[in-house]
Amino acid sequence: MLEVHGLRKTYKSGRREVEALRDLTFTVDTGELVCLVGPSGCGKTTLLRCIAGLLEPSGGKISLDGHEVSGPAPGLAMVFQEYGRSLFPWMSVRDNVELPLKQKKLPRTRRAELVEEALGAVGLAGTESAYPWQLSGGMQQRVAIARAVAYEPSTLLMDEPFAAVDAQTRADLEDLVRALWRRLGVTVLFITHDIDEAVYLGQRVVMLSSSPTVVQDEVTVDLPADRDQLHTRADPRFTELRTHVYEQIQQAKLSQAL
Ligand SMILES: Nc1ncnc2c1ncn2[C@@H]1O[C@H](COP(=O)(O)OP(=O)(O)OP(=O)(O)O)[C@@H](O)[C@H]1O
Repeated sequence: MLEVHGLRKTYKSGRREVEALRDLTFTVDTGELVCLVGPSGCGKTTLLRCIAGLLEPSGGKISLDGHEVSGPAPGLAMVFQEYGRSLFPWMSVRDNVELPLKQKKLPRTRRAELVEEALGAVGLAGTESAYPWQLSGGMQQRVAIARAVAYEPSTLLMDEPFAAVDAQTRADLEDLVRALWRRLGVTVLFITHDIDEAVYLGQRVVMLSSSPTVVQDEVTVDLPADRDQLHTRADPRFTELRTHVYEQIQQAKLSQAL
């Protein structure tokens, strides 16, 4: 379970201060898939960096599985938007996926098993010896997802992971994330700009206000758990939910403009 309570972050450089996060409180239950949406610049990356233990908050508390986060947390894996920068081009697909497992000091045979399983799960069996630059953008993002999954995290943070791929690939990757999430029972916090994507993927959508950021609203996505691109997106309830989220985001932008 991920708990974010009263989180604040103010950046200070010299005399200049930027209050990025004012007061964020939300939870993601164990095994839940929550999507977070908010206007550009509202502090999504700041929030993720705080959760990942890469940035020190100015106040508030973050706990992961009952332990307060005060540095990189062991049960956490991340998938970033820029797969081109998160994979090492001089390493094969196998070595890229295996690297965090070496850092975890797992024995060689277990590492090989996990790499094979994870690549199989993302539909990339047989690409072990290829280099990232020999693969399409969508395939590279699958490698990044395989690397996160092989690590066997309790919590997966995804920071706009599909923003840089084409629409068809994006739809396939969205279905992959839901399938993996259902199979592995992992807790997922998925950050996106895309309202349709948030409603399609999430069990819950948390909406952020613009900076200085608070939780504007949240909504439970009461769509059936079995989702598919064609029927779910054509469901009148999907349209209602996306309209609600859209209106909240518009309101957040308006209050920023005032
Ligand atoms: N290192 C920093 N020093 C000072 N201000 C910063 C720093 N990093 C971010 N900010 C400010 O904090 C606020 C939130 O930035 P952040 O990058 O977290 O937003 P974001 O929601 O991820 O943006 P986007 O959606 O455009 O990627 C912005 O006003 C930004 O200018």
